[in-house]
Amino acid sequence: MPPCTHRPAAQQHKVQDRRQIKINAMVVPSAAPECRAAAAVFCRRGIPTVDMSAPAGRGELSRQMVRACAESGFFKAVNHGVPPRVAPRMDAATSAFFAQAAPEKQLAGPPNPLGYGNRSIGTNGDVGELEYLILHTNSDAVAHKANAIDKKEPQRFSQVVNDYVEAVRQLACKVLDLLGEGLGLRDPTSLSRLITATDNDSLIRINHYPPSCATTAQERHLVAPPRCTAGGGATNIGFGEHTDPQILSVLRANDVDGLQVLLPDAAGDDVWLPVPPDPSAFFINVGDLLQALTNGRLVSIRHRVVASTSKPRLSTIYFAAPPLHARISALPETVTAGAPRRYRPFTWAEYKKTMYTLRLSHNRLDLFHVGDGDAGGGDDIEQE
Ligand SMILES: C=C1C[C@]23C[C@@]1(O)CC[C@H]2[C@@]12CC[C@H](O)[C@@](C)(C(=O)O1)[C@H]2[C@@H]3C(=O)O
Ligand SMILES: O=C(O)CCC(=O)C(=O)O
Ligand SMILES: [Fe+2]
Repeated sequence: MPPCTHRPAAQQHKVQDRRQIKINAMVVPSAAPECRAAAAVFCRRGIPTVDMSAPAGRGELSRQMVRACAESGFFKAVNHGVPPRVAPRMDAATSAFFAQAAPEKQLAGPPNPLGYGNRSIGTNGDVGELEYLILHTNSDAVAHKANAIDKKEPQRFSQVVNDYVEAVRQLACKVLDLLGEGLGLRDPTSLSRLITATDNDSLIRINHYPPSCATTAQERHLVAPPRCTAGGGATNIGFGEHTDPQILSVLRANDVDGLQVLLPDAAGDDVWLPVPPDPSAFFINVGDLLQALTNGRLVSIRHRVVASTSKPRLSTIYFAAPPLHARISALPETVTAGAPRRYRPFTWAEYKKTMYTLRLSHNRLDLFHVGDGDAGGGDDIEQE
């Protein structure tokens, strides 16, 4: 029986230390005995899956969630409670936007950093095989941008987006409260309160990936369409590897594959693990801020999207963020003699400013690591 691929938090890899990365579509570990015991949900298909309806009770649910976020920084949430019509309505509204001609879509751009963008990601030279919309989740900001996105029915578009944001915000809060309980926080709601503050800085991003040009050209015996580079490009990166900077990301996509997460295999080598698509589920990513708030106990997950060869991929990601002035500092319960404070306190505004100067793949949280001898006691979450 192969060993469990999930390892204790203390042994977590640092991406910059990784020895070898294998792209491994076969990383489907069968359940090892140690995996069956505490959380049978782990190791079954390689992707931690959490049933949010809590069949084994809330205590077990919060333990499973902490375990998934400490060992992988990632899990698939099923029976999540998001009303069934919310996501299909969002997909229909955003697909209609992407179906328009380029000049129409460009009215909602350029991404500065919000708005419509095509191929270029950020301002530091990253590119991917996608087009996208990034919106602030504030309803005034959505209403303003909706005028350029849906010129016929901007109010309807706003309503669909607001409904979606409200549903995924509730899911994110449920996850953060359960994590707060599982981590034994004195105030288990302190994490969710960061993202429900009226001036929270959360974003919604919709990514639209065309089918991979190289393979479709070969398959259909067509000449390469204009987007394809000479030679077709072997990797076809849709969205390059990165961690999400915010607290938590809630991702949903259509039935097209492409998402991959970087996790260690049985030998401890980091491998890109393909995440099988499931439009009925939400995928939860731990972001950099949650790693900092929990003093590294929960880990922000490195992920990427490889362009699919089949149909267009449509994904919608809610990035739950605190207000700009929120002070991010390790929660006192996560700082102990054995786990001294890892990151110096910073504001989200400071982190964001740094992040926009860096490439997508940068390990930006490392820049906030305390030097030897700097580590102090934990601080409460504060807003300046
Ligand atoms: C290259 C960049 C794009 C990004 C800002 C950054 O400078 C580094 C972080 C990137 C990222 C990744 C997660 C989200 O998709 C995003 C909206 C975010 O908050 O951080 C993007 C940024 C972006 O595309 O503007
Ligand atoms: O489009 C996806 O499925 C994931 C994209 C992503 O990771 C991001 O936008 O931060
Ligand atoms: Fe991401």
